[in-house]
Amino acid sequence: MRVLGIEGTAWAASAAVYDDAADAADATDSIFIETDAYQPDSGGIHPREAAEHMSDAIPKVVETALDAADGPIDAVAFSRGPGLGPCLRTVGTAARALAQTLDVPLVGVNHMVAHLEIGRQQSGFDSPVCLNASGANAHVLGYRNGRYRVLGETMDTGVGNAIDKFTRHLGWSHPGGPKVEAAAEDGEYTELPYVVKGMDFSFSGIMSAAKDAYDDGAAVEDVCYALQENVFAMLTEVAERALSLTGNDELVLGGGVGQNDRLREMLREMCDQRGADFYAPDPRFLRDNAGMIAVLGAEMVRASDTLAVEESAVNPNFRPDEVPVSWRSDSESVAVWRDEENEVKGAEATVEIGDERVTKRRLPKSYRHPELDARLRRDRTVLEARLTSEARRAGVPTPVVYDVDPESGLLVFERVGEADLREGLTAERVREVARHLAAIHGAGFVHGDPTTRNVRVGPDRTYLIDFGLGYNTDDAEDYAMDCHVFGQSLAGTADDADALRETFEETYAGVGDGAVLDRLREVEGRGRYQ
Ligand SMILES: C[C@@H](O)[C@H](NC(=O)OP(=O)(O)OC[C@H]1O[C@@H](n2cnc3c(N)ncnc32)[C@H](O)[C@@H]1O)C(=O)O
Ligand SMILES: Nc1ncnc2c1ncn2[C@@H]1O[C@H](COP(=O)(O)OP(=O)(O)OP(=O)(O)O)[C@@H](O)[C@H]1O
Ligand SMILES: [Fe+2]
Repeated sequence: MRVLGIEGTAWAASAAVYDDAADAADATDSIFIETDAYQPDSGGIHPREAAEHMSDAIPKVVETALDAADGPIDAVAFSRGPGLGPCLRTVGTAARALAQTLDVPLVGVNHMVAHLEIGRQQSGFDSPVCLNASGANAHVLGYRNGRYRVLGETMDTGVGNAIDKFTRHLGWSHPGGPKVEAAAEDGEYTELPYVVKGMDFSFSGIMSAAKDAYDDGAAVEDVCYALQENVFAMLTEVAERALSLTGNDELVLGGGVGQNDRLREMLREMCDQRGADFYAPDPRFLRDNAGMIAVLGAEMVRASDTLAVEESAVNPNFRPDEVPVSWRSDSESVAVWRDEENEVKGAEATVEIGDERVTKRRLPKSYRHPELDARLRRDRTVLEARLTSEARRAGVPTPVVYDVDPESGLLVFERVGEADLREGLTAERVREVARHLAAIHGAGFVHGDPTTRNVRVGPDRTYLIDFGLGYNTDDAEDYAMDCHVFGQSLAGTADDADALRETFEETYAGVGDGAVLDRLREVEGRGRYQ
């Protein structure tokens, strides 16, 4: 089968021809891609100008791709969203017209799913955790029960857009990512904020701190260096959290920011350190390109997942978890179960499980800058000891803390429960978690990472553990984030996640502050693609 792919969500007017009859191993290698990039004269991407670029450039790149094809086209696949509305509509119109002229099926591809599927297919991995680091997005996903589940994502802007906004502040031309990478080569570390909430994260704090540092006279190469160190360490940390939560040991990278060497180096290092496999596609498949659209398009055609022209409207806010994944089997899953062992490699720490005590060590992470690493390990160890005890005083079962040494990142706890919640999920236990979270919120702090792995279950008690990302706060937004993180972890590990989420919210509504659930709706409904 020969599929013509068309991409035009923002800056890349791109067309590709993918022939899956070629030898499977090099079918994607040999793919023909023709791209004409839109380059704004000043500032960032202007949607209208970008759409004008699409109407000029798409017919040309399509013609070049068709000339390169050595046979008839069997289907036309196009990026249906997410992306800039004016661009998507221009490209959608071109794709429909082509499918009709060629009299072949039309396929509507989700651009973010295409970013991750290209890596999955090239890597040959089974059901990896996927990190998408692109301009307008940043999220960690895994396939489960017919959908790609968002395990964690940015709470504000996409990662590339965040970097590009910083470089606009410096007066540098678009795109800023490669320029920051080049400038960082001569830089030294300077402290900037670092914000991870469970598997979610946000960039707004770090970006304004970076602008302030520059305005206050810090050397631009130092700010670029620290920006890369913190932002990419955040992405690497959440990818590791997703591996740990799901028990998976395969990671693939997608998206334009994935072209950054330092990001790839950190991810590879993290995977090496925990014994996981890592795959990143070549840069031409990381940045926006029609090759990935054609490859996923071919999968979708094989699954008869094509579109009637009258139902092929584009969707600027098309989320990856909205896509019914027709081309993968329901039995595949990102979540892998392993038996409990005496030594557990969590995302952050190595945990040695004794008969009565567990010893948790936050060992240095070689992917992180040593200064950042030391700061995170020390602060989190102190917070974990303090909040574990504070939670108990608020009536929530937690392990007794026997010993703590912040400098070496060591904690010794009482051993509690018989299994992690993800292995013993019941509605009653989810209710317990809701009551526990409401109790600590009532006491003025958050857990910070309440996943189904950070809850231990026994015959008659449900314990919260791992308070290292917790902090004191009276902001309903922070409480809502706790609830959001727990809901996302259910999506990644539970079959009946929706029902359990409802159970959670009903219970929380009964015992906690109603304003928190209102805020949760707001957090979840917020348009994140800016
Ligand atoms: C919806 C769609 O239009 C959007 N596409 C997109 O963002 O283009 P993409 O090619 O995936 O990524 C572009 C971003 O990637 C950044 N980038 C490119 N090279 C980089 C590098 N070496 N280091 C850091 N960032 C880099 C650019 O600064 C820019 O923000 C998306 O996938 O979110
Ligand atoms: N006090 C405890 N009693 C029994 N088991 C524990 C205890 N503390 C930790 N564990 C076990 O070790 C695992 C990892 O611990 P913990 O979550 O504290 O480490 P982590 O590195 O922060 O993990 P992650 O960041 O992936 O959640 C837990 O999921 C649990 O199975
Ligand atoms: Fe993209």
